[in-house]
Amino acid sequence: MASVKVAVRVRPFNQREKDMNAKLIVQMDGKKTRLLTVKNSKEQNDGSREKYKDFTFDHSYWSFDHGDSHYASQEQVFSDLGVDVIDSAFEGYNACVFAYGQTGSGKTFTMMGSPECQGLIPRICRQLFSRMAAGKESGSSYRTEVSYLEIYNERVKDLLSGDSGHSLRVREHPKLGPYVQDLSRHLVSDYDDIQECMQRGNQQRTTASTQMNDVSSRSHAIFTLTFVRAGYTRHNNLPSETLSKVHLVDLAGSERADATGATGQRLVEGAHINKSLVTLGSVISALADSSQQADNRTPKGKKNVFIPYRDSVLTWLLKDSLGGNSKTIMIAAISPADCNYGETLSTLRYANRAKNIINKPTINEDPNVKLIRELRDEIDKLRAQIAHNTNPVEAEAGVLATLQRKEAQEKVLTEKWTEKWRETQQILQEQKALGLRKSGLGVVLDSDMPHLVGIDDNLLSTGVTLYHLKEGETVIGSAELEPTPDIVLSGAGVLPLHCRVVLREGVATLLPAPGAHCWLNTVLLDAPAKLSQGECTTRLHTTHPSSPHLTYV
Ligand SMILES: Nc1ncnc2c1ncn2[C@@H]1O[C@H](COP(=O)(O)OP(=O)(O)OP(=O)(O)O)[C@@H](O)[C@H]1O
Repeated sequence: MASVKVAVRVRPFNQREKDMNAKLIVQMDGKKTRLLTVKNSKEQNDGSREKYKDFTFDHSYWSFDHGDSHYASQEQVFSDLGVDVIDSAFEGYNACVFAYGQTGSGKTFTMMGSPECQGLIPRICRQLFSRMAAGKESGSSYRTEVSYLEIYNERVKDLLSGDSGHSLRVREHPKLGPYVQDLSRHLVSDYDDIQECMQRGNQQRTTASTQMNDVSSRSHAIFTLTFVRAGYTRHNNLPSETLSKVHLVDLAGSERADATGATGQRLVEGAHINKSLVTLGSVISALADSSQQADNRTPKGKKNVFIPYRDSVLTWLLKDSLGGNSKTIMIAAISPADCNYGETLSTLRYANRAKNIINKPTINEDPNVKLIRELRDEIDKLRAQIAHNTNPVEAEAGVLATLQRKEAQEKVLTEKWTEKWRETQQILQEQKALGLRKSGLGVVLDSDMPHLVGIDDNLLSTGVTLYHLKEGETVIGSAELEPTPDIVLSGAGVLPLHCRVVLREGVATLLPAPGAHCWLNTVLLDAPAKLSQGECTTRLHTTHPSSPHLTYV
C-alpha cells in the first residue's frame, strides 16, 4: 500500500501578470503552501473571514523567483521525485507522474522543460540509461521500449507512428487492464534514441496559443517507458526478471473558457479537456473517499465506491496509476498571481484530495522466475529438513525423492529462462549492431558498420535484406555451395561461389570468382575492386536487369 505522493510548484509571474501588476498570493514554507485569500473572491463573499488557506503536501516547490536562495530548480524536482521513479522501475514497480494545473501554470515546463532547462521526463530517461550502463557492468541486462500518445478531443493519437490523422481504440485486457490497440512501441538502446522519440512526439503534439499561454498544450500527453530488467541475484544466483511501466503524463490545462478567451475550436477543445479533467477529479474524489472508508471500516458501514474510470479516455488509460498497481506522483502546478486565485484554490483542493488515494504497487515479476524462486525456497526447506532429520529412513527417502524432483524442475526452468533471455539479448545486440531505427514511416540505418543491402530478384517482392559485413571474408554465392555461403543469392546466373568481399580496417574489396558475372555499377569486373561507401552498387546481375543486386552502404 502506498499513498499518492503530491507536490505543488509555483512558477514566476508571466508577462501578462506583470502587466496587470498582479499581487503575489502564494507563500511556501517547507512542505506547507499558503494561499492568501483575495478580496471579493467567492470565499470572502460567502462571509468567510479567513485571510489565507493552508495546505501541506509531500513537497512545496518555490520556483517564483530565480534569484531567491529557496528557488526550487529542475534539478531539485528531479532529485526529489524523478529518482524515486527510476528506483521504482529498477525494482519492478509501475510508476506514474502526472502534472495537473490551469493552463500556463508550468506543467510542460516541469515535465518536459526546455533544452537549456530540462524537465523531469528527459532527466528520468537520461538517468535511467546511466543506471543501466552501471548495471550492465555487474551482469544485468535490460530492454526498454517507448510509446508516446496524446488524447485530443477524447481521441487517442499515436505521436510516434507518423500517421497523425488516425485515432486509436482503447481496449481492456482482462488481466493486463486498459491499453491502446495498435499503439507503436519503439525499442530504445540509449538516451539519443529516446531523445529522438521525445522530439518527434513533441513536434506532433497539438498546441495552440491562448491568452494564458503562447504555447498551450491542447491535449493530454502520455509518454510511456516499458522497462524489463533481468539478471541473476547476487546472493543466491537465482534468475530475476521484472517489468515496469512508467507513465509520464503532461495534462492539458484546466481552464475556464472566460479566462482563456476561448472561442470556436479552442472552446470545443476546452470542453473535451475539461471532460477528462472533471472525470479525473471525480475519480480522485471517489478514490479518496474509498480509501478513507477503508480506514474507518466497520463491517456494516462497508460500501463499494464506484470509480468512474471509463467516463473519460484519460482516466481509463490511467486506471492502474490511480488506485491500482503503481507508485504515483502528482505535481500540481500553480500561478502565483491574485488574478488566478480561483483556479489556484481549485488546483490545491484537487491536490489535497489526491493525497488520500491509496495505491497497491506490487513488483511485476516474470511468472517463470517467480516459480523458480518458489521452487528454490522449497528445495532449501527440504534440504534443511534432511539435515535435521531424526525420522525413520522411509520418510527420509520420500523427502529425498521430492527434493530430487524439485531440483530437476528448477534446473529445467532455469535453463529455459536462461536460453530465452540469451536469445532476447542476441536479437537486441543484432538490432543495435545494424543500427536500425524507425523514423516516421521509414526505417533508417544508423550503423557505422559496413553493410550490403540486398534487393530480391523478384520485382513484385518487397524483400530487402541487410547483410552486416564482418571483418575478414564474406562469401557470396548460391545455396548449392558447401558450406553454405555467408550471403545466399538466388537468381539467374548466380554461381555457387560468385564472389567474396574482404573487409580489412574499414576497406571493403570485392573479389569476383572465376567465370562469375559481377558488375560494379555499369562495369563488368574482371579483377578485385574496392567498394566505396554510399555511391557504389555491387550489381551481381548477369543477363537480366531484375537479377539480384547488393548495394554497399
Ligand atoms: N518553474 C518555472 N520557472 C520558470 N519559468 C516557468 C516555470 N514554470 C513555467 N514557466 C514558464 O511559464 C510558461 C508557461 O508554462 P507551461 O507551458 O509549462 O505551462 P502549462 O501548464 O504546460 O500550460 P498549458 O496547459 O497551456 O500547456 C512557459 O513560458 C514556461 O517557460
